[in-house]
Amino acid sequence: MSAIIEIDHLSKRYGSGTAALNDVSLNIEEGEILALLGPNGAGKTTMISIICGLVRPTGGTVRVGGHDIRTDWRAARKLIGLVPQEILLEPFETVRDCVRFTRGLYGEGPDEAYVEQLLRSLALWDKRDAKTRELSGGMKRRVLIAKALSHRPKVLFLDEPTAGVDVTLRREMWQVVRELSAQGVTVILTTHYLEEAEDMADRIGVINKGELLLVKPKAELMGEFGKKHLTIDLYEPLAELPEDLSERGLTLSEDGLQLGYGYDTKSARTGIARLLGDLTRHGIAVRDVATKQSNLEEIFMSLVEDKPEEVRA
Ligand SMILES: Nc1ncnc2c1ncn2[C@@H]1O[C@H](COP(=O)(O)OP(=O)(O)OP(=O)(O)O)[C@@H](O)[C@H]1O
Repeated sequence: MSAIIEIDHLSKRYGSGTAALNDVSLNIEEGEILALLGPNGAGKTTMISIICGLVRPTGGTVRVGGHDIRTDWRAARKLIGLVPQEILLEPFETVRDCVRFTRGLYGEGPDEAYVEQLLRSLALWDKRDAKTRELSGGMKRRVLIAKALSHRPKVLFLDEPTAGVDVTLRREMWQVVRELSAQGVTVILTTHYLEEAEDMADRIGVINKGELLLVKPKAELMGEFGKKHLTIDLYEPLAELPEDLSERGLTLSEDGLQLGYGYDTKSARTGIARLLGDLTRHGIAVRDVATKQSNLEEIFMSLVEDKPEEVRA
């Protein structure tokens, strides 16, 4: 894979004095789905807006497909499609005209075959002659995607694509994004729904207070920061834990029927085998065991709440 977007020491200080981005460097690989996570005001939209040429950076450079977004902005912008968070459509325009018009704005000539293919792939072909005001919320979001793809960009930005939409529609959107990715489009999305990033992203970037805390492949992030918790159900209640077991960090529930043990997924030795052996040695009969891995939401909270210098990549 090669980088389609190269962000180098990017900073943005707004006129108000707010430092929205602080020395962010990041390469986005061709064909990947990158999810940008961060609390409100973290700097996600600022970063996307700079790449899309809507906001001027105060420091650093961005190249899209090798084109500098400031000195070679026309070529850079041609490679980019942006689906904004807000649904802004001309209510009396038809779906097909909407897409044709946006294509024209990018200086592309008519291509009815491509517009048809696009509308079909987004399940909008049946609605091609409907006015946008007649569409459901989900269809309107898909029209926004069709508009953003009308000039065949290689990179698609989705700014909170499923904010405030119901679960069914959210899953439908995820499917659309996966299909785009399968077609080779690089997708960068911001989201507040961690399950969205967990489900879809190849890599996850965490931004907080204008700083990029880390960018990692999802599996690596889950493995590295994830903690596992082992729960052991017992046949008979235990009055108290044997001393050597409590020293190893084992806890006992109030009813004496459950043991708990937290361990780090990245440590070479989890100690579980020895723990189970020790239970047998103490004559403690195990009825069932279950493990739970911390999810992305827990990992994200620990990153954003922790001191950033400990986790910076
Ligand atoms: N045009 C602007 N002028 C001044 N400050 C701004 C402007 N746009 C954004 N900011 C500030 O920059 C910081 C980053 O905002 P940004 O919109 O990039 O965050 P975000 O991560 O996208 O947040 P959210 O998740 O709420 O959309 C915030 O403190 C915000 O108030």
